[in-house]
Amino acid sequence: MTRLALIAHDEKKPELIEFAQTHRAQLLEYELIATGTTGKRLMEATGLEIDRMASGPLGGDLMIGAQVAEGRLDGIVFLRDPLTAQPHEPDISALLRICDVHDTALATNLESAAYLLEGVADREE
Ligand SMILES: O=C(CO)COP(=O)(O)O
Repeated sequence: MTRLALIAHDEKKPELIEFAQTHRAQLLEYELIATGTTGKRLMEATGLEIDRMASGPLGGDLMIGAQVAEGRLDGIVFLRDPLTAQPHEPDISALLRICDVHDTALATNLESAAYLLEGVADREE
């Protein structure tokens, strides 16, 4: 089963919610995980079932990174806020790095997120 992680910083949560609403039918087919607040907001807005990790600043990025290291994730959509400093920047860097270590698909903006979902769908055919 395809497993995806969805993460967004606060300024980007509305964009991720809209993205998830647009692609809801496809996302329904997948196992989804998310950082804490992102997952809560997404579930409320879309009704998708999402396994929530800790909030990002409390270690959620690292929990998702651990799943990347275990080979348990097929892709991550991570809408970062490029204009606001985050107190847990080292955790964010660690997540991005571990995706590259394990060649795990990582989309950090909406355009690439759309490609990621297309790619996941193509692989399933
Ligand atoms: O900070 C985050 C990712 O770095 C996201 O965490 P939340 O989804 O808990 O807001």
